[in-house]
Amino acid sequence: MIHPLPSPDRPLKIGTRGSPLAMAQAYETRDRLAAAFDLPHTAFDILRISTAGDRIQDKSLREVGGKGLFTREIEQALLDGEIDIAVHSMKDMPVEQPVGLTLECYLPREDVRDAFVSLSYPALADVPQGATMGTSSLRRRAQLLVRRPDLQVVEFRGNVQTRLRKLNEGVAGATFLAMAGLNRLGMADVAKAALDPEEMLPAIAQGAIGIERRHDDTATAAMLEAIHDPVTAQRLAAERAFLATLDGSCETPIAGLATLDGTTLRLRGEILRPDGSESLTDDRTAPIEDGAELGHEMAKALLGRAGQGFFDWRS
Ligand SMILES: NCc1[nH]cc(CCC(=O)O)c1CC(=O)O
Repeated sequence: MIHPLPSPDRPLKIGTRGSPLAMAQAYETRDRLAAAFDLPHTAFDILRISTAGDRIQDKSLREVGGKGLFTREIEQALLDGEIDIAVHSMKDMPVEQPVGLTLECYLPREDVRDAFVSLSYPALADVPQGATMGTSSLRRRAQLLVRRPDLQVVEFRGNVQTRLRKLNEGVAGATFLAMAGLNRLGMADVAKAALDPEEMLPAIAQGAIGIERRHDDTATAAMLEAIHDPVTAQRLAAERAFLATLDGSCETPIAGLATLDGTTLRLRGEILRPDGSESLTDDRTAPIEDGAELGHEMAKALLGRAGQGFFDWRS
């Protein structure tokens, strides 16, 4: 028995960013906890926390730089006891958490694919030579240019609603968004097509929601166990180990996806030059319990193949 369960008098405080997608993720977390413990929604409070990444809208994310742009203020609120759990898109999470916090609860993963979103074209194959695509993602930009060096890519920031408005204004002919985000917002119909991972390998942890807590908060830890999805955790262990080993050594566009077939994990990984002039990929399997080792080994192999020169663009 978990003591004390949250109640309308002592609600569990859930912290999240204020974007519509972040709120949808917080509601999903609340609903799963409420169902697991047969609690009313009033036993939970959702607090919106503004992050540096939300406030700075006039610069590209690369210019602002720094890890944890979308998480630092939320993690501080957790450490300060202003909230009890923080709900995050795992795609935006640094590979390490601050001392005192634990991130080991994952909800079942959503669709991992990227969506092709356009008002003009039914699919990427229909986009004419030289057309302009909008994305703020270094990964999507590089992956696009590998396949379609003829395309122009312009910076496209903001939430889903902002990006759709920009398409409407003709700033770009198409953009790319995570299917997971569109599904969670009930906006899957704006996707003209979902791109197969072979066509555009997703970002590390795309489609996964993670729930962070204070390390010493054992009552909350016990509650979170009830909504944790071990398969998502096993897949993310491989993907995040891949990212962790690469990230220490380079600032290059990275993609990766682990899938589970029985007890075998399959990891696909990719690193690219930002201009799309080169892409290196790998594809390996390992027993489910060796996910972290698989990610680590793949990263080392790709770094070895990339060799001198691959990361020269940085300076
Ligand atoms: N970088 C922003 C971000 N972080 C998570 C998602 C989508 C939801 C997810 O992948 O879980 C998005 C937007 C997007 O890429 O379209």
